[in-house]
Amino acid sequence: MIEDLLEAGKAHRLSAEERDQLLPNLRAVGWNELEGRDAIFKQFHFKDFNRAFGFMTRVALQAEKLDHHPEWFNVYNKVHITLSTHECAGLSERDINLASFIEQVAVSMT
Ligand SMILES: C[C@H](O)[C@H](O)[C@H]1CNC2=NC(N)=NC(=O)C2=N1
Repeated sequence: MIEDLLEAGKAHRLSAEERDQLLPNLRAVGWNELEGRDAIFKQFHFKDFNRAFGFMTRVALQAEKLDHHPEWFNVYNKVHITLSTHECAGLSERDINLASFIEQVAVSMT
């Protein structure tokens, strides 16, 4: 149906079942759900600013490719990241995918 086609490109907020399935792996590596906002958060620590900024650069390029962008904060070797989908005002599969990519990059930078 046309409605399904129009829906296909849109982000939807994850259902309780989808969360049960998708979040445990991310929780296990330090991602947590925020209180008071439907988003996930993690703090990263690197050896120095160079590593932190290299990490951010790689994430930024992928974010552009995915057209899905992190909210983040950096001081020297620390990077705090919040992921949420503005389009659906909450967590969507896009956040899960970006978090998984971020984990791969972080592992390669530490
Ligand atoms: C116009 C553009 O596609 C949208 O604004 C994209 C850009 N990046 C985005 N990033 C995030 N985190 N959520 C969005 O809904 C979003 N939407």
